[in-house]
Amino acid sequence: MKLQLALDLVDIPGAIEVVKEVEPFVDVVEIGTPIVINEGLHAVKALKEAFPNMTVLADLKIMDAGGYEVMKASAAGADIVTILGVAEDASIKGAVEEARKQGKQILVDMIAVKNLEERAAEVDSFGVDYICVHTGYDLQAAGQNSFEDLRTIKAVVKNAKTAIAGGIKLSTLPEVVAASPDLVIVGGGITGQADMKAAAAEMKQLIAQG
Ligand SMILES: O=C(CO)[C@H](O)[C@H](O)COP(=O)(O)O
Repeated sequence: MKLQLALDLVDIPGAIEVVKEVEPFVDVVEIGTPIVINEGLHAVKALKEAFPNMTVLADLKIMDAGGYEVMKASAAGADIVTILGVAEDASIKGAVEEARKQGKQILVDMIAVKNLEERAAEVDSFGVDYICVHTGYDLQAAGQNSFEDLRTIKAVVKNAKTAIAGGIKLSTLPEVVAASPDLVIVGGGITGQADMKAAAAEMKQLIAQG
């Protein structure tokens, strides 16, 4: 089980500062969608240059032109690129094909997917690397989480690794760990803490014990 740090509400220098602090405890660094919107793929390039040995995920949440956008993110240095589960099959297949050419990986974000069980099985058959259940900020605000959704996809996904994101905190991490995803994605649960290093270290330890 790996830990991914999601960086959403910072600029490029801020992102580099956070990663410097928690680097030993995280396996993947995510350049979140808000950073990509604000700064473009330069943010991915800057983080990869600053931390060449770190796995960098570009959270593009691709909806169309899968192959083209994966090509651009790969050129910027992304190791993993995200596409939405609600995208067309052709877009997801195109993303996977380009990722294979570039030696990169695809994570499918299942945010807003209604037929979760059926769609997870379908995208799994496209050869994607990760399938991620995700409660976005707007539903987190309404008190929702993806813990049950993780159990749902784990029952049907046969090839891809599974991941979970959305409002995970130290207090809720044990429940997540018990469900054994391959990748746990945490943003505010680390970046929103006064002592980010301590939060990341404790999360890493809980994950290692799980
Ligand atoms: O993709 C995202 C929002 O769309 C976030 O990166 C993801 O939800 C993780 O952040 P947090 O733990 O703060 O919810």
